[in-house]
Amino acid sequence: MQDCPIKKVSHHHPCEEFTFNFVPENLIPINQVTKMRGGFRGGLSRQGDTCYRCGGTGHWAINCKGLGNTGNTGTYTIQNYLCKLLFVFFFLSVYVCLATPTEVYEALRDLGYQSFRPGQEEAIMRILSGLSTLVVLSTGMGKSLCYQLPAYLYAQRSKCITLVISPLVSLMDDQLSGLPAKLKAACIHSNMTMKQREAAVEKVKSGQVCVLLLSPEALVGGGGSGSGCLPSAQELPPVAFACIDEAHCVSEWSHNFRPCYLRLCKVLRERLGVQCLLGLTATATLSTALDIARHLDINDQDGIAVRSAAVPPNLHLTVSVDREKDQALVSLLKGDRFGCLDSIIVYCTRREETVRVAALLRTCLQGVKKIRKPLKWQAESYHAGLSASERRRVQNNFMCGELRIVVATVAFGMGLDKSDVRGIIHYNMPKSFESYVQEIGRAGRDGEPAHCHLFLDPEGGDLHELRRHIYADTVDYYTVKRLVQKVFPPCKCKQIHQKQQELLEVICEEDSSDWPRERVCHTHERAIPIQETVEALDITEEGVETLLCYLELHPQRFVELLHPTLSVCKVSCYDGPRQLQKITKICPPVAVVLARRRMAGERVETCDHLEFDVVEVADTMGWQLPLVKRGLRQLQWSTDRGGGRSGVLVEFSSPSFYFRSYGDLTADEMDRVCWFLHSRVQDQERTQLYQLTACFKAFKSVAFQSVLSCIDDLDESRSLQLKDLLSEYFDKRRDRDHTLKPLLDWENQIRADIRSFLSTRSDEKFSGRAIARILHGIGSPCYPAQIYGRDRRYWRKYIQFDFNQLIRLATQEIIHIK
Ligand SMILES: Nc1ncnc2c1ncn2[C@@H]1O[C@H](COP(=O)(O)OP(=O)(O)OP(=O)(O)O)[C@@H](O)[C@H]1O
Repeated sequence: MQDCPIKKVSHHHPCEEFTFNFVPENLIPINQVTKMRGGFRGGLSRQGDTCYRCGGTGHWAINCKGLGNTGNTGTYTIQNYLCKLLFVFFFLSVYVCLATPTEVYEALRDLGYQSFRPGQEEAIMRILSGLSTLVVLSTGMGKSLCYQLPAYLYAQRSKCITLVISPLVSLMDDQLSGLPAKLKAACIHSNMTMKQREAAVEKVKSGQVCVLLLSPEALVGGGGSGSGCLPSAQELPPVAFACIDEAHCVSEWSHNFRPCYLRLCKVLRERLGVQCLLGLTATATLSTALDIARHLDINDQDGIAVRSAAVPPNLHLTVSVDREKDQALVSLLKGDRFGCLDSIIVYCTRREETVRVAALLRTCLQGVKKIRKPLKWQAESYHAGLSASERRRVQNNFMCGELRIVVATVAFGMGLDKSDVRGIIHYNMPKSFESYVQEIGRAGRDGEPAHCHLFLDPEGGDLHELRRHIYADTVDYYTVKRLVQKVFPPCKCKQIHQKQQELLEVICEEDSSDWPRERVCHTHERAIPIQETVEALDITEEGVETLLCYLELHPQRFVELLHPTLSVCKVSCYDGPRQLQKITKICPPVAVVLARRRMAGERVETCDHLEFDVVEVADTMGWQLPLVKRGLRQLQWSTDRGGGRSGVLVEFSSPSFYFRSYGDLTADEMDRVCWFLHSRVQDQERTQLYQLTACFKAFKSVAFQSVLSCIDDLDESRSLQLKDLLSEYFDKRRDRDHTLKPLLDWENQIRADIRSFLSTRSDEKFSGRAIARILHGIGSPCYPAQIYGRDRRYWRKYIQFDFNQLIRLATQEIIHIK
């Protein structure tokens, strides 16, 4: 980056009791309060540190007048915390530093690199200037350096850490060992034992590490300290900045949306006070990038720092439509293009298919001259269903070049740092261009030529299959409504408030057209059991979690999600009812539960055990849940001098979603919440369908009729044509105005089938969606494929028809029969 000026600022931190009047004239203030923890607003120029521009001290880089200048443009006074000054000063100023100081180049060399790759320098300088940034760079272009270098520099200056949130728990240990030796790091994730986690936390607290790798779940978990596996914010060293790897997961419009990512930025800001966020992703359309930028609070245009071409030039792409896919695959692997390639990944959608195709390749590639490898290293399958050791074995063999072909589901390759993968073959079509680009991006990371081929199903089979997955994830209005009723059960706050108001004779008129500015209810802690909810509503756990996240992120912040908890408590007294009566005296929650039962007319005198929702009881009492649970657990131990077991057994069960929510929503407000959720769900569905259709159409437009046209030679023009289509897709905003064809001619037949289906199962209750799912062959918790898939008269029968239209027909038929 060339010589250029520095803009921006400094401001006072309210938490620190000191003042200073060092405000250089041409610094532009930012009206944003920097919190004590995190952000490291201000980059690296500080009083006492070297100026980025000239290397002199005592002035800001923006006021630099030349080499060695040490002139002050102001003075500052310190009233307190003198020893903290330099450190605090670090937080207090914000610059955009456009010239890269030598210090940064030195750090680059320290980490083992001679020069920056495109985009790295710009992103690094923004982070060093305390500006949140999104980096969209193709796979293998060196995104990691964008956090490693600033983390290294910040740590050199002060005792602080950089948080790196990465979704790949299984690969986190590899990621850790792959960091430059100078960057001391640790990781915390849910696969670690308690002991390992404690050791990592100790390291962090004692300042031995400057980078902390975290899984999103480890960070986002609620609980008293604010985070699932993390020490509280006060115990952590200050956070310089946080890097979110695979940042597209933040956006619901991305191909790989993860609900806990939605809450990530919020948690980082609100619980850890992090101000500066760096998002890294290899695949994001313009719409997705803008959406991620919104989550990262990037307001300036430069915030999406780098957007590179979606597909690197060294990748050569082809597509073909073949009736005999197996045979076509073998021909491709025997041909000139792929025949001599050493490391190849073949992607399949289904696990069983990976096993079958790997076996096929072992058989069919036997004795092929171009391949020098021994048979046993020819092809192996890889999917999430294999044991961890088996997966590691396959991956290691592939990494060290002993295994030539891995036939895998998408589970393989994420975070894979093998620079010489030479070929990627898609045996099935991926679900979106984003997935495609990410998967082919695993080839040719060393910049040498690499080949990619995709087999497109001539009947559109893959398209239907992928469409099924999308429909499987969406929920109907009725289901949303049932969930909303579970999340917002009515409380008594409103009645109590009204009574108070009547006493005070205050008449309060609410404007029903808008959300009330202040709610009467200040939220309650609630738990809804996961399994029970999944079964009752017939949606996946992830589906419920997503809806709860939407509610949390609504401007009204309808819920605050806490870490899942065991919500059912069972207290059993081996010494009978008298023992239960006795413990009411030492354990108020038990007394409350028993009193309620008595008031409900139960004969509690004969009762020797109790089962209750501990979250609800704690909330009613206004006690903290951990405190109540601890008290209950203690009942198991005798208070007598001798100690030992008391004869009371306390068990907690039923993993539950745990959150705070309002209880004073009116019926109208509940409806509006439902509409809000449902429209989000529908938007999601439409977007995914659009992504899928766009992908299919584009592949079809460049496909050869047979793989034989491209097994030996490459038609570069078609490869470029596909790359153009990809660029166009990534640069275009989301277009959701696609419509699927109606099923006019088939309507009568489908209606007849629905009626016949309902008559064979007249003792069961179905919703329109449930029937549409069966007609599409989509299993769900209440209507599993193992049972409903047996009846081939209906299962998957109408897979090629629009799902929503099937719901409409089924709903009409259900009403008609009633
Ligand atoms: N400035 C550089 N000079 C030389 N090599 C570099 C530079 N930056 C990164 N690399 C190398 O490029 C390779 C890929 O880097 P990195 O893993 O950061 O890519 P990435 O963009 O994060 O890829 P992915 O999307 O797969 O995570 C690594 O081997 C890394 O050492």
